[in-house]
Amino acid sequence: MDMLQVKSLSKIYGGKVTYRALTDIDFTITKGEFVGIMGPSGSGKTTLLNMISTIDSPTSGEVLLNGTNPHLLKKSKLALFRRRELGFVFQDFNLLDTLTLGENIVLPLTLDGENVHVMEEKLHAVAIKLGIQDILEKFTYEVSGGQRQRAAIARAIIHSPSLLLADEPTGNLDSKSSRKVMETLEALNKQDQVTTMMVTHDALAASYCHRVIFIKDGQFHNEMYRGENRQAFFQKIIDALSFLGGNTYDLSTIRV
Ligand SMILES: Nc1ncnc2c1ncn2[C@@H]1O[C@H](COP(=O)(O)OP(=O)(O)OP(=O)(O)O)[C@@H](O)[C@H]1O
Repeated sequence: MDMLQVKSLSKIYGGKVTYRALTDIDFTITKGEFVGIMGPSGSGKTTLLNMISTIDSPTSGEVLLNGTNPHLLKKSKLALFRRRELGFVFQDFNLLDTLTLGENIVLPLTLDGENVHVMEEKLHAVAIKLGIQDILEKFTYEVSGGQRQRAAIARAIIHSPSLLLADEPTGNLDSKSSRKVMETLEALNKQDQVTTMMVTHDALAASYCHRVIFIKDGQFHNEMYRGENRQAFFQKIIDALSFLGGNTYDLSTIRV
């Protein structure tokens, strides 16, 4: 079943000088898939993510999530749609420093007026999945970057969203924590069929995906499927990135 359909999506930024950031992007993500989006700096990855997460609107084309086009919803319904259907993981974690990790994780449920006992049960279950059950009382400054990101992932999935969107989730992590975070995302995808779309510059992170879509100059460039061997996929991704070009930053984050 198609969870996400992106149809002929284009974005032209307005202003004194207009800029065409995306041109006729088409792809679908099926339920349970784990898809990476890669491309040189400025190729339109964030723009694409912003259209799908409804942070920004496309100039033309459609985004359908489970058949619903969120861009056609009224403001109040859109806020609810975003809160219920989508989960977000960011490069800089976006956790609130004044709350404990546990309080951060249940925040989406608190906003939705969920019953306290249900919240506690869901928190317990998700914390075990993420291996952070012993640090729920701690504050963000008392834990490592990897632990913060795992708490952020817990917050992003506690309401069982249809689609988990991750924007450079390993961007602020060392290689050991990156691996752990990617193994966590992979396990969630495998065990709970959490449909995931991840934008990344990191070839190692991308090698955990089932499929990687490359975009260049705002257009679909090509896509590659992982198959059984992650290490071989990693090498193919590096080859594809060097073929695509872009600035040195794109290759500077490569880790083995
Ligand atoms: N609000 C905006 N107004 C005008 N142009 C923009 C705006 N946002 C992005 N752009 C331009 O659109 C293009 C695509 O930007 P985008 O941020 O989507 O690229 P990216 O692939 O995410 O880059 P990076 O990997 O460096 O984050 C870039 O040339 C950028 O300068």
